Amino acid sequence: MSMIAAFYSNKSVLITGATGFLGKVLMEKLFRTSPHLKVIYILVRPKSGQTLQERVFQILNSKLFEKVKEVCPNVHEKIRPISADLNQRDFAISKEDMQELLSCTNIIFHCAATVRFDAHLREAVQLNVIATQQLLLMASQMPKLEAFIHISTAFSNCNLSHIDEVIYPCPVEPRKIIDSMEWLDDSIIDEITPKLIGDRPNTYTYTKALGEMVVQQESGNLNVAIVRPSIVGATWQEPFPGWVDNLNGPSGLIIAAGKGFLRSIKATPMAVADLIPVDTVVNLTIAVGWYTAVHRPKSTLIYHSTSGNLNPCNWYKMGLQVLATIEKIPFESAFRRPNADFTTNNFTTQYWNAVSHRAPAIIYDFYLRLTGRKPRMLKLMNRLLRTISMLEYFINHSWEWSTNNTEMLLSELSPEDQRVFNFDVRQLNWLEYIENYVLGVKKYLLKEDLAGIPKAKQHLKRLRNIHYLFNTALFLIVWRLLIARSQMARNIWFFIVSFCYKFISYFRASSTLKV
Ligand SMILES: CCCCCCCCCCCCCCCCCCCCCCCC(=O)SCCNC(=O)CCNC(=O)[C@H](O)C(C)(C)COP(=O)(O)OP(=O)(O)OC[C@H]1O[C@@H](n2cnc3c(N)ncnc32)[C@H](O)[C@@H]1OP(=O)(O)O
Ligand SMILES: NC(=O)C1=CN([C@@H]2O[C@H](COP(=O)(O)OP(=O)(O)OC[C@H]3O[C@@H](n4cnc5c(N)ncnc54)[C@H](OP(=O)(O)O)[C@@H]3O)[C@@H](O)[C@H]2O)C=CC1
Repeated sequence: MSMIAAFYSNKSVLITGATGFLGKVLMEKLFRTSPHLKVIYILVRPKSGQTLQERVFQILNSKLFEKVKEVCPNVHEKIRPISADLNQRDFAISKEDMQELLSCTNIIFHCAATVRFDAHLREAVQLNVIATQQLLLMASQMPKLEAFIHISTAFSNCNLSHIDEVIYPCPVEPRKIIDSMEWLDDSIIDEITPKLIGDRPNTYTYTKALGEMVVQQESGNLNVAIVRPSIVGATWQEPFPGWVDNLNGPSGLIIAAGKGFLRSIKATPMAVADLIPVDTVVNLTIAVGWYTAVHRPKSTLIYHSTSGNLNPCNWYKMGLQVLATIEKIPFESAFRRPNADFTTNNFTTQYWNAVSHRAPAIIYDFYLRLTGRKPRMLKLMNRLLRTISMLEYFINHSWEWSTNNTEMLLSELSPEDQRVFNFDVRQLNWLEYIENYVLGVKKYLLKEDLAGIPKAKQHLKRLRNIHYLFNTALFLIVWRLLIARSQMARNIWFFIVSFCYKFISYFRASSTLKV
């Protein structure tokens, strides 16, 4: 019997960010392994014209939750959506709901965050710092609370190259930043943002670091732990391999490469691709919840959920496997034949951006215009290049994360718990994982049916023929222009033609002699 699963039976759990990528997998696993869990409160905001109930209904009816319904048929009764906006004071939670949360919650998993790299500092501070502070305040009024688990990121200290499982202070105290957000206007915030984030690449990593400081400074007597995942990818094993539902991290780029938009990307091929499957992060998080509540460590423990130091994979190996899988299982209606490569310096990156990204987009837009349609490819390509520029930092640096606490926790688990809540990344077979990831992107993100593979292959053959035709035509045009204008080109041309003629004559003569 799993001790961890038994621990969560009859517990009331509060999850923020439950509608997000990580939150959904966390909820799924909790229900599947602890069907006798009392209730999961989720703080949800109405979004895209959907009510809370509609949002929950959509999640429960997704493929991700199919297995849960078998072991926990009344799962819909155990999810209690609470209307909340983490950007509002007291999260805009009604008095009755707040009362229930304060009196019943046993465990909190705080996953909500803005993960956008281009978020305005005010917005990122609001959600990643102030909301964390408010949640801690709420937690301090919960008499039954046993553990508060905060999800941060392994990149919160990406300005360092070796990162231990400790909290590194930022130069300006979070309280000062929070106060300044109240009276500074947006233009001044824009001006000071680069100075505040310093050598971090964006407001996201900076505010996640501030969030950790808030957890350290304002957790009082609470039992708190922090989980720091690296780049969270599709599921490895559970509830089934390859599940993914958003474009963050590598998923968007896998699509861009598979559809033939992405032809080159600036990357350091041998740098560690520190990907971590979402189900591995979730298993660790659930185990951390149990350990923190049961063992009550004296200080706040930080757990790195990373792969690099135990089972490293580099970007080269990952890129090759992505391309190999796409060749086997192509995506539908590709723009060009998938064939991406890594560049290693700014000059070649700019060159390939012009030649392989923008030029084909301009040509395609020209074709769209000629056929009376609205041009759109250049706009799309520029957007992709902007996205790539924001991700580039993470594929051109390497980090070393120590994982002592995570390994300690693994050793504390019973063999049964190690099996049910497996977060031992050493067992991960990268090639198999990446293949399933690409397949998952095709099935769950692009919603493409595998029955369409022969048609997709046919389309790629057509693209290859167009490619050859286009290149031959281009070569002939350029050559014709050169011959018309340059004596040297004419001389080379006559030399090649006479050489070919002589070669053919010699070949003919020798074959006649043999006969
Ligand atoms: C030798 C062999 C070589 C072979 C090469 C083969 C290459 C194959 C690919 C290999 C993979 C390489 C992967 C590298 C991945 C590196 C990822 C690093 C991530 C570091 C994570 C840090 C960990 C964290 O803690 S954070 C969580 C992760 N957060 C994110 O990833 C957020 C990133 N996204 C953003 O910040 C924004 O979306 C932004 C700024 C990129 C774009 O904002 P904008 O307002 O312009 O647009 P959106 O409205 O958000 O979206 C517009 C448009 O773009 C699509 N899109 C969004 N995100 C991505 C994405 N990551 N990749 C691609 N496309 C994306 C989005 O869907 C929209 O499309 P529409 O069609 O317009 O709807
Ligand atoms: N994905 C990754 O690669 C990594 C993620 N992490 C961390 O993991 C955690 C989860 O990330 P992930 O699941 O990928 O992110 P998502 O963007 O998928 O999910 C974010 C969640 O936060 C919720 N949220 C955002 N703003 C508000 C608000 N104002 N009020 C209520 N809820 C809000 C979203 O709700 P809604 O659905 O309404 O938008 C959503 O449920 C984050 O803390 C992130 O920093 C760490 C490392 C890597």
